[in-house]
Amino acid sequence: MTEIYKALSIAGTDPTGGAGIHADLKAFQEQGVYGMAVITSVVAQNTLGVKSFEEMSQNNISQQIDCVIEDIKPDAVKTGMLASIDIIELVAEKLKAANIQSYVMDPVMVAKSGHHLLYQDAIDHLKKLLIPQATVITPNIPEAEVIIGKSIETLQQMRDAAKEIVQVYGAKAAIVKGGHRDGEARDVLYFDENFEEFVSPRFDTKHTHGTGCTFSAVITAELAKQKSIKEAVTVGKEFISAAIKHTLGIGKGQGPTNHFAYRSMNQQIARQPL
Ligand SMILES: Nc1ncnc2c1ncn2[C@@H]1O[C@H](COP(=O)(O)OP(=O)(O)OP(=O)(O)O)[C@@H](O)[C@H]1O
Ligand SMILES: Cc1ncc(CO)c(N)n1
Repeated sequence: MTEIYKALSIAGTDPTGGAGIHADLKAFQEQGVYGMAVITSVVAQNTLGVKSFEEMSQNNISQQIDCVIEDIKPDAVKTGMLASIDIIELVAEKLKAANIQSYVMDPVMVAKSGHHLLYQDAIDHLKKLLIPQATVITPNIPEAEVIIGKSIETLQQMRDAAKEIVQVYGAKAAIVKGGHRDGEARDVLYFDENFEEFVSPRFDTKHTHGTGCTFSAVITAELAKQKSIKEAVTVGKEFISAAIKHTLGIGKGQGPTNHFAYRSMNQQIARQPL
């Protein structure tokens, strides 16, 4: 029998399905991994922005995580929106106790629309309790700036930030994403004392809602499948590039990416005569 690989996302919701836990589950499914989800916050949002959010209770989140871990142990876990100090403390404790093989931390702070998804007072807890447990952390440039407390403008500063997040803050690997810069979309990975860069052309589209969630979810799925960090990030980059390039063009604002694109692309290649 083929092995069933399992991934868990601990994150907030997006009822329009482009970001958060909905995007994560779709990405897990696309990558052939059994997807599970623990909801930290219910967010009223769409492609136009975030209206409001409500956190689930500590007790409920704790029991959701226990329900998963006691029953179906994930091969990899990702965290997205965690919102508050209490939730971060709870998740950090549960992750440590569960002794998860691979943990991908997407340090979600602010939605593309500008709405804060993490209370400002929780940043130190994110740094102290979760970054040291991360197999891979996937900050965008504004998030990396908050973590290291320095501004990042150049490629060299992206490299320095990735290295600092590993060496000073204790993640095993860090990938600083270049989505928020101009020009080519270049992401910088620091791992095992080496840099790797992942590049795609910048696609001229406003439909980038949930790119970071999807990218980190694909990395999580690939790590669950026992791929190396470099292989997982390579697939994550190919997946998100295809998903942005072949936009669905739906939604009145910044629309979602196309989660089908990567699989369709590979199936087309597979159908080519040898
Ligand atoms: N217009 C674009 N064209 C090509 N690649 C892009 C574009 N925008 C972002 N990317 C890529 O998408 C991935 C996600 O990066 P991004 O910086 O957008 O994440 P994010 O800001 O955390 O996303 P979100 O908060 O909306 O989930 C990275 O690999 C980045 O290089
Ligand atoms: C729930 C959630 N997580 C992450 C993002 C990323 O911006 C979002 N928009 N919503």
